[in-house]
Amino acid sequence: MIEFKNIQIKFGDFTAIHNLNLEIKEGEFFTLLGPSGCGKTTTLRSLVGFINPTNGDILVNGERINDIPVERREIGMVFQSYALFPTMNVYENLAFGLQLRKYKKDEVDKQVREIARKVDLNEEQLFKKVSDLSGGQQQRVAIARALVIKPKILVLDEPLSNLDAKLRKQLRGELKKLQSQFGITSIYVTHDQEEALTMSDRIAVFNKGNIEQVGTPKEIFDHSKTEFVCNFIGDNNFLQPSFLQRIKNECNVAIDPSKKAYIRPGKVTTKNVDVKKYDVIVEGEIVEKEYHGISSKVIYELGNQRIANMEIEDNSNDYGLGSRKRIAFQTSDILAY
Ligand SMILES: Nc1ncnc2c1ncn2[C@@H]1O[C@H](COP(=O)(O)OP(=O)(O)OP(=O)(O)O)[C@@H](O)[C@H]1O
Repeated sequence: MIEFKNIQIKFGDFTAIHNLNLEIKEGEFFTLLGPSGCGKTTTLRSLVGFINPTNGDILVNGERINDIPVERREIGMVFQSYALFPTMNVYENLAFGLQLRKYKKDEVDKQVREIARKVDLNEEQLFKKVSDLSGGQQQRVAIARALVIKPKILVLDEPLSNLDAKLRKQLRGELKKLQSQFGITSIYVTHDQEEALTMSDRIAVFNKGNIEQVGTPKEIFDHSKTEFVCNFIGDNNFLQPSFLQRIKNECNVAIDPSKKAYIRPGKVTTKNVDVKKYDVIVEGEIVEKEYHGISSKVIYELGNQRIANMEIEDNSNDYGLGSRKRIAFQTSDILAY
């Protein structure tokens, strides 16, 4: 549905986007993920029409939109700062886009009430001034305002990053539900890998103006294509060359100790350690435990190698520092570069 073809974006001598090629499918929740300054917002702004690419084409349903002005691109937008009209009440904020499009008064009323219901804004909140609402409520209004005009595409630039952790998690779920209810093609910008993994159908991981990998959350996490992606997405154990050499000899596995290798804590286990299931089994000593509530992060020392894993706190997990346990993983879960 959306295609970026050979997109280059320069600001003076600085190239923010080098040569972007990306296809986003109809109805997808697609996330642009990467560290600060890697070009996510710039890419999004070029789709919306705030920035003109120096080179390349942006297509929506096969039609080149580079020269179409912002207001005719039919894109709903939600930003980190809610960008609502502070002196208007919620109702007026939601009605604004519809009035601009010359909807009749009773149609405006119907649409405003319908969208308010969908985003859980009640009658009382509808007639409050937006400045009297909490951050989470204001962001709900901003999302409703973007959706009420029934755009073809919804873009969201770090919409949850001003909210506290609990609200962010709650709104994440609500936003994802709304997106699938509406079936609207959505492009979401974030630097938060957990947000990207939990919400997206697919993710593009950006680094310094280039895309390093495009894939589903599972593909990106389990099969990170580059060392950058591997380190940016989630926790990791870096495996020392000497440790790789040791398991190559002791466990008789085919690995290349000269490569940079990592294993994710979630792929390391101490439960049901069985040679039929795991090709690497080594003994380690618990040197650190970090309690996370449902699970604990446990760090094992094996010579000069430390390996962390996550263990569910299910009462069987009562061994302390200094205990020795067998830990196991599969070489096929090692990410090597
Ligand atoms: N109008 C501009 N003029 C000059 N440089 C710009 C402009 N807009 C962005 N840049 C530069 O382009 C690069 C990419 O910026 P962009 O805002 O796209 O990053 P980002 O990945 O969205 O980061 P963040 O998460 O911090 O918003 C940065 O180095 C930024 O300084």
